[in-house]
Amino acid sequence: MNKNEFVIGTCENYTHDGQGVVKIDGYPIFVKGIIRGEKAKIQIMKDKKTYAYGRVAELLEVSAHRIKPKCLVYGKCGGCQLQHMDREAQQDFKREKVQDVVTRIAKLPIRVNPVLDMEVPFAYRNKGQIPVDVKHGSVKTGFYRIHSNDIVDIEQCLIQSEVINEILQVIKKDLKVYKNGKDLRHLLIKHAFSTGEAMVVFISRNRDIPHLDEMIAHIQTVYPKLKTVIVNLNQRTDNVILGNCEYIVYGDGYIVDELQGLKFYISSKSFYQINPVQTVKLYQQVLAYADLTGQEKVLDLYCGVGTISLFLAGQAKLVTGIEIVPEAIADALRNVALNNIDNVNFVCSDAASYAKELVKKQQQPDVIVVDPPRKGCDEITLKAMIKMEPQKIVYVSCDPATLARDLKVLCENGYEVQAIQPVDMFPQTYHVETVVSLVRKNPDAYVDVTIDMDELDLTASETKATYQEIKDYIFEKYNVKVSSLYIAQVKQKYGIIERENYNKTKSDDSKQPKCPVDKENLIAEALRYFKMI
Ligand SMILES: C[S@@+](CC[C@H](N)C(=O)[O-])C[C@H]1O[C@@H](n2cnc3c(N)ncnc32)[C@H](O)[C@@H]1O
Repeated sequence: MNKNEFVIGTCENYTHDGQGVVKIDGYPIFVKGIIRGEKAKIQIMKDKKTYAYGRVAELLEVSAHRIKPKCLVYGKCGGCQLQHMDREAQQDFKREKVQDVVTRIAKLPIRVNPVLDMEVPFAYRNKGQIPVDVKHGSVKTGFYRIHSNDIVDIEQCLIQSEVINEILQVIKKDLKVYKNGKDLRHLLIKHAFSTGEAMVVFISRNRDIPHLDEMIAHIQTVYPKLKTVIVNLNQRTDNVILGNCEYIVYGDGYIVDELQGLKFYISSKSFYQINPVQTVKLYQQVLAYADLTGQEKVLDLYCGVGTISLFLAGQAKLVTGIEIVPEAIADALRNVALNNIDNVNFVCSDAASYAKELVKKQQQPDVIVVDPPRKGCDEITLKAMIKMEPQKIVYVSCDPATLARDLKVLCENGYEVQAIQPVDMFPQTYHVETVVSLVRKNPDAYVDVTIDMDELDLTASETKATYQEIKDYIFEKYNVKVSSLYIAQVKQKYGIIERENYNKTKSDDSKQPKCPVDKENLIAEALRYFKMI
């Protein structure tokens, strides 16, 4: 297949980032914006030998699930990927995405539940992290164009709260009037839906932002519930958005939100779920799967500002929340006091170190809830969880691939998955949140693996992923297939001893294909991810 060539094909399926897969004689072409069953004339944009990227030149058969995207910059801005699909097609895509990894990576013969949908799937984001570019009197605020650092200048984002859009427009206007935004990198705006309170963080290379007081006053006239304004100093040269140093220039540095009668302090750096309407459904599912009687000791690993811990507290004997970010733990501690709860502890610690310590002290929670970041639980945390033998584990995840990887480990070590519930926390995008209920099997029903304490102190060379796991990881993340031979070559390059048959050519003069540099980089990244190098 050649660049710019046109082919006609039908979309058979989707990649995990929502692109359609069209196969021509078994050769996959990844195409954005096409729906399963649709036939199209496709222009090849990039040919990669074993697969290609294409674009729809003309739709020849249109799906009944196709709708007109609401957003004017859909397709240019990288934020949403599924606005051309109706709700049913979006939910099918998300359920199948979770089902695929559950079957293929975790190898579990269980059917994933239908996705818990959102009734009004727009204006749901309570947090906007908006890049700013002020140059020669022009002010651009918006989102990065796909695969680039160019800002798509937009007036409003339809998945973002209207309050955030409104505040953003006021700031943008003032930046033009005062010509004062040259040092600004990002604006972070948080909006607590239930109380209406808003926080604005100016992320700047320079602490002094001229006319800041006038700008704050202007925002307040338009939005009186502006509660706090912070200047975050970020002089880093990488892509990390928030710097370490912050100056509260107005208010107390936090806002308060309420979920199901519980109040939560939120500061600029703390993690707080971005879709409060769906968060309530998510947490209710966690509660249902934890199935508490009031007698249980619960461990909530990766607890953020303690939201899940406080939800569980009413039905548990004792909840201990563990979180690595000190600001989030400070918020969590204030949240305990704010809600008059006396059966919750919070500890600022790495989840792995804390769990390992509990194993050493032979402490056994009855239920463990985990809600890790995208990379999932590390192996030390998983092994410590298994060693603690809780009766139930509730796993909350925003990345189905790492979730499936971790479920496989848990299910090979005494746990059984009872139910898998996806929740649509991110409508219009390819992301999906998932809650899984696991119970400890009867010890007679499985072969127990003995894990010594020494094993918890894993070194890099002891953690190993199989060839298939490496292939799956790269395919999940980049839609790229790599061969075992290429993986073997890269492992050898990094000094990981390799099996004979992959290392040696079959005869001296036979030629083996050499792993190309782009695939080598992906494999090396996967090896790093699995802590093999
Ligand atoms: C997906 S959030 C979940 C937070 C919370 N459960 C909620 O629903 O709001 C993951 C949290 O894990 C924290 N975290 C990341 N790495 C960690 C680690 N190694 N140990 C403990 N917490 C960690 C992050 O700071 C973040 O607050």
